[in-house]
Amino acid sequence: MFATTTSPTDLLPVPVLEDYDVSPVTGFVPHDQPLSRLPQAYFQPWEETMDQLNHLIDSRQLRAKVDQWPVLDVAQLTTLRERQRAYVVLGFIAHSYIWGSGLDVSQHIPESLAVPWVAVSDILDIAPVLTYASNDLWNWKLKDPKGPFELENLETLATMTGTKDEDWFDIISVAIEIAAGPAFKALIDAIHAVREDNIRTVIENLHLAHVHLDKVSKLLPRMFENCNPAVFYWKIRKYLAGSEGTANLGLFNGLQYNGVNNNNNNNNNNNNERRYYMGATAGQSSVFPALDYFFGVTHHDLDNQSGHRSAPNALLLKMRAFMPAPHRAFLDHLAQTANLRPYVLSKTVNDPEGQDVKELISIYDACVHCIKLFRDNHIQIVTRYILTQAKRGPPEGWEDYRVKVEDQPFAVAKAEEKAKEVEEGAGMKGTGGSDLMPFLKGNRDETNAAKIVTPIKK
Ligand code: HEM
Repeated sequence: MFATTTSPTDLLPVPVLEDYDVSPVTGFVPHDQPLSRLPQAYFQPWEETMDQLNHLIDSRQLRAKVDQWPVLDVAQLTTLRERQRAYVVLGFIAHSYIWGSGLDVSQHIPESLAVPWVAVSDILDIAPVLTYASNDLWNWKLKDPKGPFELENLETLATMTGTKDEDWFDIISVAIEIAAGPAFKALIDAIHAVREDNIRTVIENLHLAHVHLDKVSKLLPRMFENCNPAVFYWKIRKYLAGSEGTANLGLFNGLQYNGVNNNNNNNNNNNNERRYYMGATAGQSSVFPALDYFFGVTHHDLDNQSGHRSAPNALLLKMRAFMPAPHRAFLDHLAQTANLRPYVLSKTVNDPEGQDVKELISIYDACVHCIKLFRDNHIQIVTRYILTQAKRGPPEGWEDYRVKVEDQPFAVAKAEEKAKEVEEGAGMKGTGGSDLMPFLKGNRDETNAAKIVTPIKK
């Protein structure tokens, strides 16, 4: 023990990655790879629709096709990977149905889609909306199944636009997830070593983690190689939108899930429940909250009046509800057992001149710096892929890719309000409804502030 008394973080067992469907090799993405289709012929209507998804969207036939589906029973799904595949398929088809290609926005999804989607989501304990899990974690394959888990050997199972840009947009996230995987193994080993007060083993594991975190920080700028910012903003992004705060996109009052009534109130005869969920965003990745816990980085909301940051960051917490349930549980366990930062701080106080302690601080700060670099790069990405695009407007001939809301007076007022905000460079909202730049810069600065040696000022 590094302290004379047992600390609360020592009372619980250290998390075991595999208990939470986390792989020591590929992290939060399944090491055995997601299923590329459901094996049961029974689910043929879903898989057939997936096979032709891009064509059905472009030819505006998707809605008619889905409206004719039978209502299939998800009890026929028997394994976790089958349920995850069903969740991916229904999420892709639902968001294509709602936002698809130049048509008016659908305010509902039909029973054939809503009932199994809600049912399989309930079993998986995740929201029935397109999430980072459906779009990224469970939507990839290895091009060469015997090849390495690396960016060049990864591709998506499905996209909505059929563009290489969307494939790359998703696959960069998968590559980042995989790059972080081995870091988690090393960091869990570091938690054990802290409990044994074995400083050399802590240092070795931090060096190991650093190799992988360095890869994580360098992958994000590769987004520019194959994902054109205008294609992302005008063609891809609308499909990621959820049903909360989306009135300005034409989804005025949540989304109606036909045939769904999970409300136990017997007086409620409404079988077409309206629901409100945030859309898919990589902010729902468990990688960064896990790293924040390992290194003791904390995030707070900015109080606009006092300028202070005090309450825990509400949006980051809200993202948790959209992560796979085992990953949420992993984060909760980690929150109670992470011990690295108090250990490094105690060594800094007790033996500031020790060679091992100096090395410990240096490698701890180098790891934190990788997370900070990731957040720096992410701010640049958001600037190029969202803020700049919103200011420029659609390229010539792309006006049709706007979601059609022009004929709705309320939407016009909203759009004008939004245009004013963009012009003023403020108030831009993320997919999750965040005030973008203050949120992202705050997270970056709080990461930098976690360094032990005087944080480099940005
Ligand atoms: C074109 C690429 C990307 C864009 C435009 C983008 C945009 C955004 C936006 C708008 C947010 C604010 C939350 C929201 O309201 O959605 C956000 C948050 C976040 N994004 Fe991205 N993102 C991109 C790629 C990625 C990738 C590849 C990752 C990593 C896998 C990532 C990780 C995060 C994280 C961790 C947050 C939460 C904020 C934080 O922890 O600092 N993003 N992103």
